[in-house]
Amino acid sequence: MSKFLPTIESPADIKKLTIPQLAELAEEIRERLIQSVAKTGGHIGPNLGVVELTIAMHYVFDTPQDSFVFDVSHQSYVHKLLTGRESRFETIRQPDGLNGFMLRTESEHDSFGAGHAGTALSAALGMAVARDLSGGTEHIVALAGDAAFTCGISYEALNNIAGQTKRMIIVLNDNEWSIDKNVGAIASYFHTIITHPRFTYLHDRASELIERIGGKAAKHVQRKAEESVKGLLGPSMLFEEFGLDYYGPIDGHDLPLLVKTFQFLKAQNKPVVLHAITQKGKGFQPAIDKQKKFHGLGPYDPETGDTAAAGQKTYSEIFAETLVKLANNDPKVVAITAAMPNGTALDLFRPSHPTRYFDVGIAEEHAVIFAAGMATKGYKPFCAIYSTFLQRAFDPIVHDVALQELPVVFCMDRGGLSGDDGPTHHGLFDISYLRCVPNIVHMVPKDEDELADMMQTALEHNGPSAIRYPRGTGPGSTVKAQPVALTIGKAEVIQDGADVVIFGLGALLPLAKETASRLSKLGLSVAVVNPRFVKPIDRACIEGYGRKCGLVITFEDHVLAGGFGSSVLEVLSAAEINTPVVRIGWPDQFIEHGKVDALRDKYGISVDGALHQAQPYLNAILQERLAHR
Ligand SMILES: Cc1ncc(C[n+]2csc(CCOP(=O)(O)OP(=O)(O)O)c2C)c(N)n1
Ligand SMILES: CC(=O)[C@@H](O)[C@H](O)COP(=O)(O)O
Ligand SMILES: [Mg+2]
Repeated sequence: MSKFLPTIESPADIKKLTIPQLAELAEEIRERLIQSVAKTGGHIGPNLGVVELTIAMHYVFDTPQDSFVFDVSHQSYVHKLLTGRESRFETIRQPDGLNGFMLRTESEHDSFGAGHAGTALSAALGMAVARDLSGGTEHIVALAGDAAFTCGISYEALNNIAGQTKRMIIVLNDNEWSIDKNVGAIASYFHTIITHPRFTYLHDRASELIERIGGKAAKHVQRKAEESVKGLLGPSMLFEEFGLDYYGPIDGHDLPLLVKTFQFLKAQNKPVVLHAITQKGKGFQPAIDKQKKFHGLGPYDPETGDTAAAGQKTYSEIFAETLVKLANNDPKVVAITAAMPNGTALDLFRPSHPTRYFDVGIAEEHAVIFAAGMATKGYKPFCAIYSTFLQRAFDPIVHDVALQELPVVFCMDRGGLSGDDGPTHHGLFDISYLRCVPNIVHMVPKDEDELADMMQTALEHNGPSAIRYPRGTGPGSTVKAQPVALTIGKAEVIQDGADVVIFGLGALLPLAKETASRLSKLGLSVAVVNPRFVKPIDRACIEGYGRKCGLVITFEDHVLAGGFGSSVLEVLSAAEINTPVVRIGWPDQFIEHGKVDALRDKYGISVDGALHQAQPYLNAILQERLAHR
């Protein structure tokens, strides 16, 4: 039974505890995280790694007066437990519950929302400079993981910090893991620091030195100790070159040391970086043993870490297996991921073609331009980046790939509502942001077999292409042994009809079929079309049915603004066809986190939703059509 956690209604309550009591609080938090996230699912590994860091930060600083900015903020569960949301913690990532990331609208202690990586340093610097301009005295503390430093934006911020503010604290939470093992030169650099004998010695000295500074140190000792702590500074440190004072590395689970260090850093009049070494999943052996799996997952057994057996193959797995086939037959096929080998399933591709697999880190913009470079040398890069994360690379898509008509294939996983991660992760904009770009073929498969065929189509197409497919599993179609390329720009007529035509894009084709079935029971003749191509769209098909039918209905797992339905409207308008169009898709707002089916029903992306919107037109069609039969 927790003794301290229930008493924490705000960070002020933390400050009433002694250091030993803080250590007890840490254990209580760990147990609560393991038990609660076992039920809700979530980012248990990252949060177990920042328990002491977050407690020490809240013990020394004062939010909301001081501002904490967490990079990605998937590791903000401890922060939420300590800032008045302990009683609601079991609702995290649940419908109408706490968001799994920081959210300004959720708490005054959440100074900056996130979900995408690499933003913390820039946001924190903005806050620091604004504070300085306003004559403020509050502290700005950015907590960023080691993989956040594989993201270019972090360096754009670092390039500006020392020249723009005197007071900002960066906590580098280094657990040597991204979702997968961290990658690149920066990961090696951090590893060198952590394992260097000089720093291991200094790391031990740090405890003693900080103890003297923050403990019973007399003034004269403090100055000597401060000089000694300066000894922690590595003159060749990357951060030093950016004009920041680097401290560490220190044990990110040593509460007394963390408290003393933050008290010391709080008094510095220079931007500082504290390099804290932590263990992702600390306190829960399954999470330590399987770092990738427990970075973020669904419900699990809190004792054993066991999770439900994997069932039907996901779209991601079909993608990866198909890419292996393509690569087996074509030595120019290469695979690129931006720190998401697990989520995109490219970790299934890697063993088969290790020299043609590239994890570039959290660097989507770079990934796209890197792919463009490879394409100029005759390679066929398949860039597997979630629809939402690909938003980062819009200009490289336009400027480096489409303009040069380079044969890069964008495999946009999580195309559609993402579910529990919420608005930062829903892939609801890629049709809009790609449809306006010339030269790109944009495809959406109805099932797993069509995904494979679309990949073959992309492989054979000598130009840029994009394929969007949803998170999770599809209808379970059998995938042919060898995929077959489709005719670009040609839709698939599932069933013909003359009164109403329904276009069901991708995963929403079943809704289109069910809607057609309900309308047929009214005596209407209903056509169902699988569009396959958002671009080039099948104009002839749309114009033909637009002229023949009395109503057009479109379904898409995408926002309506600029989506597939908009494209259908444009085609009909250009052909001066005035047939009414009912578009079913997401409204012009950010969609909260929740279960996909429930959210679709809530927002009318359903058969009933379509029939409700179509109702005004059906009577006219029925009267007119049936009268002439
Ligand atoms: C732009 C972007 N790309 C990819 C991701 C997916 N992602 C979420 S957390 C994460 C790894 C973060 O590693 P790190 O910063 O070291 O934090 P840790 O999980 O180790 O605490 C990644 C790649 C993301 N959120 N944003
Ligand atoms: C925090 C983050 O961005 C990733 O961990 C993301 O939550 C993964 O999403 P999936 O669970 O859809 O792979
Ligand atoms: Mg990390």
